[in-house]
Amino acid sequence: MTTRTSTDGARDIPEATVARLPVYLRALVTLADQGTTTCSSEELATAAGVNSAKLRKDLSYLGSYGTRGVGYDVEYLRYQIARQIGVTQDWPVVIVGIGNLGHALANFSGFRSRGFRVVALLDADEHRHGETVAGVDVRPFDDLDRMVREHGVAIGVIATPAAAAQDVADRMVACGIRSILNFAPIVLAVPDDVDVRKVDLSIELQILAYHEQRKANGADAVVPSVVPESVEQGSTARGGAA
Ligand SMILES: NC(=O)c1ccc[n+]([C@@H]2O[C@H](COP(=O)([O-])OP(=O)(O)OC[C@H]3O[C@@H](n4cnc5c(N)ncnc54)[C@H](O)[C@@H]3O)[C@@H](O)[C@H]2O)c1
Repeated sequence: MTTRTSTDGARDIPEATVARLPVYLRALVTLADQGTTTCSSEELATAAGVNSAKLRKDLSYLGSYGTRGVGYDVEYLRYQIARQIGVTQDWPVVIVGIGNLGHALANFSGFRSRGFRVVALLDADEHRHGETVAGVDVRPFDDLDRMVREHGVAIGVIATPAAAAQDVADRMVACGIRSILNFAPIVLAVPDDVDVRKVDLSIELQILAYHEQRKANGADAVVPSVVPESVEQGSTARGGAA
């Protein structure tokens, strides 16, 4: 069954489309920064790295069909998507675990420009307390409840070692946080009404390694062994230069 999301009575949007909306938004921001005011679905699809039929279908869920012969109004579509995702409003974020990754996340300026404001940095290690990262003080983890209440924190980011992550998630849930971005390599158990997104760069690398391996095996299959001319022919054919 396809999971669908609905906002303010708008047409239900499939989760796969929801996952692509931030990609379209990023492409539109880039186009706007370049001074582009209107774009065709093909231009936007190329900028977003998807096929244009899929993009048109996705945008139709937002009631956005573009104008025939003109295309999409970049600023308006950007606003429509941002509103749909919810990034026209301010989202206070807490990061727990201010080690290597926590520092990098706290310093990432892209959060703020997309509406995510880091309001608290928490760590269990007292040696880290008192440090200021990107203008925010590192505080004891025990301050979580107070920070969540004071700032109306909506999203919690976990950047602790795996062994601590479940406890951190439990404490976040107990404080009322319903959306968690988890960088620790562990599957978190949370109540049904809590959304967890997991980011794991090593899994992405393993997927690339799989494709790299297939490409290497494919090349072995296409390129006949040892005869130099055959290697050249194989390269030409695969390059599609004919
Ligand atoms: N998802 C990814 O792509 C990715 C990439 C790099 C690292 N990681 C993961 O991110 C996590 C952090 O990595 P790192 O290199 O920053 O580690 P790190 O050791 O530099 O930092 C971890 C921090 O968490 C704090 N901490 C430990 N237990 C805590 C608790 N119960 N409450 C609050 N703070 C606590 C530590 O004091 C430390 O400051 C690890 O789980 C690592 O595997 C994920």
